[in-house]
Amino acid sequence: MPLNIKNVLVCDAVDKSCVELLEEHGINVTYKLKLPVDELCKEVKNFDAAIVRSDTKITAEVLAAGAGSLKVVGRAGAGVDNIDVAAATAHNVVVLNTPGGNSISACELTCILIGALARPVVPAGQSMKEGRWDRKLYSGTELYGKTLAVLGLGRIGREVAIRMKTWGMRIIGYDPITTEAEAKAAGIEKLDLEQIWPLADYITVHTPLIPATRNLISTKSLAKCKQGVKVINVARGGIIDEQAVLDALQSGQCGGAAFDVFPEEPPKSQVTKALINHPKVVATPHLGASTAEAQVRVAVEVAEQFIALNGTSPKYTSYVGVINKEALAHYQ
Ligand SMILES: O=C(O)[C@H](O)COP(=O)(O)O
Repeated sequence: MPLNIKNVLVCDAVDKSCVELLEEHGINVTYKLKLPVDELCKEVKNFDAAIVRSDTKITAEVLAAGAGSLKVVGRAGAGVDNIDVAAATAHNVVVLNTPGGNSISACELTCILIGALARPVVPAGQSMKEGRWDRKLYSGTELYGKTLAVLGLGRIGREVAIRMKTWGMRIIGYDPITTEAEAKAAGIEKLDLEQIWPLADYITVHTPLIPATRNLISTKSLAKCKQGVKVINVARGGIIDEQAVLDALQSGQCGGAAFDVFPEEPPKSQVTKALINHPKVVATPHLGASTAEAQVRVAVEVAEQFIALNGTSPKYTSYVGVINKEALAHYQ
């Protein structure tokens, strides 16, 4: 049975290609960005579907408010941790994402941040703007011959490995699911975490935030690393314990850190603020997927899946990003 999506509420800044494609297929689109939760609860009743990135939280409260009308929540991106998938399933709301649509962009930002930790381009560039010429202050280290540990060998982790290997880095990695052969194909030596800690010069995380990955990099694991190890998080806030990194930066156990994601966004806690302001930290405001190419890709992929769920075009038949098949079964 087709879902018959007629009216879509776009809650976060999604590329216009999504709207164009939906409208070409007879679906009305309304943009209401950054609604406070009470207004979102009022609005959601008037729509068959909503589209979000990571800013808008589709909580149990929002889903209860939309019960009876809301049928789909599309995530123009990968992580669905801002959507209460269990509550959505309970209300027969299909949750879908765009797997892989922004992987290359997230991967490239990771590689750029690794580079920015090796060569202090951020503070050096700032010093030039302030009129200084401090060549001695901003010396760096080569990446060539260093060891990069990739924790989480999904799409993004593997793409990072492939690129950084071409820079002459040794790539080691950990993932409980990826096989040794799959890792090898991306040039990665698959090891256990306990083997990884003392070998890594750089550690980058590419896992979802789940109980098993919360504080994966902690005071305990940092203590097992080489002195001066550098850490990068373009995945989710909370995978790297911020207080542990702050302490390790102060003791010299950690030689630098790059964060694109934070436990709370925008950050409010004193720990996160201290970390962002640390001279050895490069921080960016959740920009992993913020490229022209990725935003068109995820926008189009969401729209295509909505059209496929409506069953109105032979061109679009795949809804590969559906997370809760149980909710979809309700309509089939
Ligand atoms: O999960 C994702 O896809 C990324 O974190 C990007 O999030 P964004 O769409 O809010 O930029």
